[in-house]
Amino acid sequence: MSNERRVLVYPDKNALVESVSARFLSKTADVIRDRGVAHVCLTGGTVGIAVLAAVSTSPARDALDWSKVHFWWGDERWVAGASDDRNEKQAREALLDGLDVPAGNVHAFPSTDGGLSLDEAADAYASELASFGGDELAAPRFDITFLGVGPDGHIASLFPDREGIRETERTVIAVRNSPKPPPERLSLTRPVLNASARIWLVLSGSDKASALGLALAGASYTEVPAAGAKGRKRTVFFVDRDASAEVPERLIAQDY
Ligand SMILES: O=C(O)[C@H](O)[C@@H](O)[C@H](O)[C@H](O)COP(=O)(O)O
Repeated sequence: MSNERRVLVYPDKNALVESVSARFLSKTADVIRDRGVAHVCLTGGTVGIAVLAAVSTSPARDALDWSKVHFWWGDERWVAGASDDRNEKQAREALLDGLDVPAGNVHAFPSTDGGLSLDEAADAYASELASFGGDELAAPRFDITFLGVGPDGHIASLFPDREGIRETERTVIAVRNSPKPPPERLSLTRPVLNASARIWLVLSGSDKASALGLALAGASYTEVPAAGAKGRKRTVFFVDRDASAEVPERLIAQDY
């Protein structure tokens, strides 16, 4: 199996979201069949949440044994637990609240009202990850990691030219002075994200075209963090036509 990066282009955001949600359901079922459990890492952002909403309304949804799925997040905004800005809250409303998932399988980042400082929250999430980790990585090796991509090329809360994107020791970092509000965030680091079997990046809109073009043209990941996303088995960029404007034709795959 090749682990080269692939780009799949869809006519519009809707087609992209429908395709990714269907692939998610079938791949997660495969993983559960093969391994007995699936660890999935979610992203915030409009496309990632739209994928979850599409999973929620899919007829195939109820065929999956959701008790075998663990949900994690690639990053979180450091806000109150009830804030609409929480990636967790958006994911719960779009999908998780309607599923039969044991509460212990939903591994959300702490929030500002949990009594922890930002650094303590990062440590707490690192411990949670470590309890599912092995000898070589203090975190689960996710089966599927979703990543949204910002117009600046950021993934999770790893921003261009910031220290977070270079972090290789810690699994979780506290982010301060984020260029995108809110200024304080929590994020997984590259080693954890790239330990995933599959990374599925989801991009829609012309404001992503430049970052995507640069990521695929060999930009350094410190300048364009999306360039550094690489799953162990697969790295797929699911993009709509507008986001694909600067993707070289030869890199566009016909199928997964
Ligand atoms: O934490 C955040 O502020 C967002 O989650 C952000 O990182 C998002 O994932 C990307 O900007 C892609 O967003 P869209 O999917 O809306 O394009």
